[in-house]
Amino acid sequence: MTDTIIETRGLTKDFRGFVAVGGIDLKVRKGSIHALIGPNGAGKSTVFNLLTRFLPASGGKIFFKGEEITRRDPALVAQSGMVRSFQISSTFPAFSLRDNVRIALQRPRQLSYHFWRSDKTLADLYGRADELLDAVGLTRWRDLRAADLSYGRKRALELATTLALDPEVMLLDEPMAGLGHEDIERIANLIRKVAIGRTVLMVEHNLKVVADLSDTITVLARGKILAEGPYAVVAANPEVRSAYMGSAHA
Ligand SMILES: Nc1ncnc2c1ncn2[C@@H]1O[C@H](COP(=O)(O)OP(=O)(O)OP(=O)(O)O)[C@@H](O)[C@H]1O
Repeated sequence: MTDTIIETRGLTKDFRGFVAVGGIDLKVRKGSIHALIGPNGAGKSTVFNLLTRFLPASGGKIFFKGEEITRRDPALVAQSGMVRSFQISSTFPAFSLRDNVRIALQRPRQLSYHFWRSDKTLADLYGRADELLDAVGLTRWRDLRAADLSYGRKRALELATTLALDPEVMLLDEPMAGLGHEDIERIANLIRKVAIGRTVLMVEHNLKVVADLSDTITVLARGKILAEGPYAVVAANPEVRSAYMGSAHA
């Protein structure tokens, strides 16, 4: 029990009678890379939205680090260490990479306005921003405007701005969407690296990436858990195979 960082019990979401998520019991182990997969419309994004409290649950409970967060304010969920990246772009195109990361670093401290006003603190923030840019391999481009980055490097920047919040759990929403072959490999390596000492829960359609990165995979279909376990186990499951048949992502 103690190594479970996220748990849902009977988590349910219906949209005017349409059950998008139908009573899911999910357990995410602390320190693991856990993937949520399934055909289109399976309910993956809805689960993410419920966990981060972007959407209110219709039923069931959500626990984070042993505390119930089913009705917690989304900003507080993020502050308590569960942060979502990707899909919602968190970068400012006209600002340099350094400034993008510096702004992200200031986010958790917005209440303590005076903290970052002094020059020294600003210098500290840039120092930390440089470390994070280095961690994601973007040092060479740190003075470039975010708008001028390639698509793959924008993803790396988004990882840096997410890491700026020092999350215990990173929720990655389709990190490989729209990326070419080389970028996929680069971002997969980055995810492996930044996952050290953290928990990663990701929704991802690229099954090769899922197979390479994940410790545990939960397969959703029509709002229910169809199978769960390491890749070899879920990939051999006949129900999983038939759920993917005819899917664009099979
Ligand atoms: N705001 C909403 N109002 C009504 N129906 C919704 C809403 N959001 C999602 N749904 C429906 O809930 C179901 C699950 O959607 P969801 O986006 O969670 O699936 P998904 O597994 O993330 O799919 P994809 O792989 O295509 O992103 C779909 O049938 C979708 O049409």
